[in-house]
Amino acid sequence: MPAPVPPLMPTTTRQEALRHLRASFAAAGIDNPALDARLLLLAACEIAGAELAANPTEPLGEDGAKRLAAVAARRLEREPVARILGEREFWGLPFRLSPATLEPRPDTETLVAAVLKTLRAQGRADAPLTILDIGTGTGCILLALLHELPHATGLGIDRALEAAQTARGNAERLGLAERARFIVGNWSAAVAGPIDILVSNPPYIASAVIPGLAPEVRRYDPLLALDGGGDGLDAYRALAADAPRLLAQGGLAALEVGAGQDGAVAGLFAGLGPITVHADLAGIARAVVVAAAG
Ligand SMILES: C[S@@+](CC[C@H](N)C(=O)[O-])C[C@H]1O[C@@H](n2cnc3c(N)ncnc32)[C@H](O)[C@@H]1O
Repeated sequence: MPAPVPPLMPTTTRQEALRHLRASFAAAGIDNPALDARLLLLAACEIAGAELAANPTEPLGEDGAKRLAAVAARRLEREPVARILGEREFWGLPFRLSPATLEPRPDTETLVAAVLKTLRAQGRADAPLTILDIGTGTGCILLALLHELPHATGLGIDRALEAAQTARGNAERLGLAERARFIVGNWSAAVAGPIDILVSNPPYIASAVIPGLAPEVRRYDPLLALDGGGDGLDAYRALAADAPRLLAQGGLAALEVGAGQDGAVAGLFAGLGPITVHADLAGIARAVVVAAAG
């Protein structure tokens, strides 16, 4: 049973509301109760942080109290804040979410950084590169790369139609639609190649682990975005089988991996060329980059 929504009246001040929300969220076992309370209050009252800091004793008012009660109830059902707000920041850019898309994670920025670091070391960041993003979701990886690589173009593929549509909308909002296309497909079956950079953050959670994930993930991230099969590696096997026919000479394959999967994934791609592994901010091997022999 979700924890009860805290008492919020039109006369409740912003400061009091924050205190009530923090206590309710903490009692419900929510990870960052203070941060979540603040983000939801700002959204419900349609104010910026500076206004909250300047006028903390302002009452919520009729509409603010109603809106805040509604979003607090959703958070107490363990819906993530970014899904309630409908948007999530990734690589400094705003991405709209939909029920069919994974909420982009900061760990995935490690993959983007690894690709950029490799390209810059090769002196290719200004080249007219072609990028293929398999399992594109919101399009966050492809669009972050296009944002950084001014002459690159890309194709994002997803099995879910609504994800491909969400990614296309994000490309338009970010002013990148002229260099990005999105299609529905099963891995890379619809693509002929050659392409310069293959990127993917595929579903990589072993099926049996999913029921034990946090409610925010198990209830709100789509199963298609999580489930990597019995050992979590099904998608990598499909991608490794296709990579040799897809990659141009000297191309790169860059894959996000789950904790402890780097060795197995490197093994699947070993025949393609030299491999580097990049750690995330927690020191966990997070991105496997393969440079195809050129
Ligand atoms: C872990 S999510 C990654 C989403 C996004 N790239 C990101 O990093 O936030 C994996 C994505 O792969 C997609 N997917 C799952 N199976 C697929 C398949 N057979 N072919 C193409 N995409 C697939 C899912 O719909 C989901 O969007």
